[in-house]
Amino acid sequence: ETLHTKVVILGGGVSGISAARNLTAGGVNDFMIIEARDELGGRAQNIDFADTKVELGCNWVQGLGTNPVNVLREKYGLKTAPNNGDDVVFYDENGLVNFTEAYNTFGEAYDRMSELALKRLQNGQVDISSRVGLDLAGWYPMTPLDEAIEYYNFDWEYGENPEVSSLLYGVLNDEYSYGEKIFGEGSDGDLFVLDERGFKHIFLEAANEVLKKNDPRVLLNTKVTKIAHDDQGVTIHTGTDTIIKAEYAIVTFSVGVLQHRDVQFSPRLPDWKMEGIYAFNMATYTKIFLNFPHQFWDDTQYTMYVDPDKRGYFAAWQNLNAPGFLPKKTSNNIFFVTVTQDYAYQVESMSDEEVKQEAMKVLRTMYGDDIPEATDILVPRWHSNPLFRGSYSNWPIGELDQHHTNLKAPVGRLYFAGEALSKEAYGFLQGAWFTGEETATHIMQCINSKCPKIEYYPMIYNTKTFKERKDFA
Ligand SMILES: Cc1cc2nc3c(=O)[nH]c(=O)nc-3n(C[C@H](O)[C@H](O)[C@H](O)COP(=O)(O)OP(=O)(O)OC[C@H]3O[C@@H](n4cnc5c(N)ncnc54)[C@H](O)[C@@H]3O)c2cc1C
Repeated sequence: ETLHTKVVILGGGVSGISAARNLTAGGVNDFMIIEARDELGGRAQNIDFADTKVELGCNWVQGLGTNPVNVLREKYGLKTAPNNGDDVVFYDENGLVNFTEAYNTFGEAYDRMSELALKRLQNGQVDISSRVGLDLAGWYPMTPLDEAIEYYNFDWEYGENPEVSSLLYGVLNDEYSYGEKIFGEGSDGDLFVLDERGFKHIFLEAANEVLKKNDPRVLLNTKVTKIAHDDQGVTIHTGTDTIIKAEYAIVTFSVGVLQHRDVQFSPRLPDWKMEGIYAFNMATYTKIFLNFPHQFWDDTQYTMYVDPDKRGYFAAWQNLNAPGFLPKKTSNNIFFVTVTQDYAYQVESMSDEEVKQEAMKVLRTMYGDDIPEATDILVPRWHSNPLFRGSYSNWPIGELDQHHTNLKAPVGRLYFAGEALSKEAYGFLQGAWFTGEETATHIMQCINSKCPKIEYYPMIYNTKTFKERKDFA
């Protein structure tokens, strides 16, 4: 079967939904959404766990005010609780740790680092890693506690450590969503989603505003395997007999999926585009959910484990029984921990039972041997999932502005969207939302008059060429 449409949206996550809404608003109703899963929402996914529902992916509205995600939250009455990052305790192998002084020292250094980054941007100075930025701001972790504090404030947000992360774009990313310039007064805050309908609810509702029930334009359970493209249009091959021919495509697959070559492009994407795709990072952020017969941990929202040797090892714990969250019960009390980068990959390669034993070992180190054994465990595996290949993107040191422009740029009739393509809000839901909107606008310009001028860099040069370097002349 061959289906014909004007615009085919590949992927039904937040950016795909946003693109569909924008096309509709612009009068382009001849579009289709192709999605491999059995529902829309992408990385906004929740699942049954221990008589409740937990969020496998996104969990916070990050940046409030006029952030479109916050606007949808208000519109559709999503249940949330205020997030308080300072509501935290630290434990090491000897129990509770006094962390206040080091925690405040880090906070002050972090503020200095942000100021320094903004100054560098104003001066037009090159990017440096966040590790260098922290060091210049007077922070160097000397103890396991320092490392745990740094992990809590940095890696747990960006999904990667300060060594690999860009200072300038990281600070811009933070300023954009929280800094009040863009989302207005009161934007500096996070809300933790605790809605049984899931975070996805607001995005599904947003989709329902432009889609009919069982809309034939939405093909679920349809995996794209190959995208053929030329100057006449695109042909989408799927895992089934269905082929879709369109004038334009919007590819919203994660940068991890593009890097992993899960989908074949024919002809292959040009080198400048590949350079843009590979220069970006897809981080993995794995939440390990554990259920217990009773709560033995603190009432604080967060608990950090300070491992004596391994930075970030089963470190960041979250309490779903925190005041204003879920009520304490006799059967379901959820404590969950996040691992990132190498520990996330390691956990993905272990069985659930092995992960549970590791987690229990850490918990016994923190709370002693008398704590009960977890009755249930849930381990999402974002990195090995061929539909995601990670959790969200992070701007690495070495990625230039031009690389990112290339990552975003269309190739002929193939347009791209998705969180990673947002220079300002990469990693966040709002990044996905904005890029879907923007890409749809560009395609409508093509349909209605003339395509916008494409900005991309066939070659990206050093500020100083080899010719100028005497040693290589
Ligand atoms: C664990 C985790 C925690 C996060 N926490 C937060 C948070 O608290 N706050 C926040 O703002 N953001 C958070 N994020 C990031 C946020 O979820 C993403 O930025 C956003 O959902 C990305 O939307 P997208 O449309 O760009 O991509 P996606 O949601 O990945 O959409 C792409 C779609 O393409 C589909 N697809 C992939 N391959 C194929 C194929 N071959 N054929 C057909 N379909 C395919 C996928 O199934 C998916 O539905 C988190 C993400 C994760 C995973």
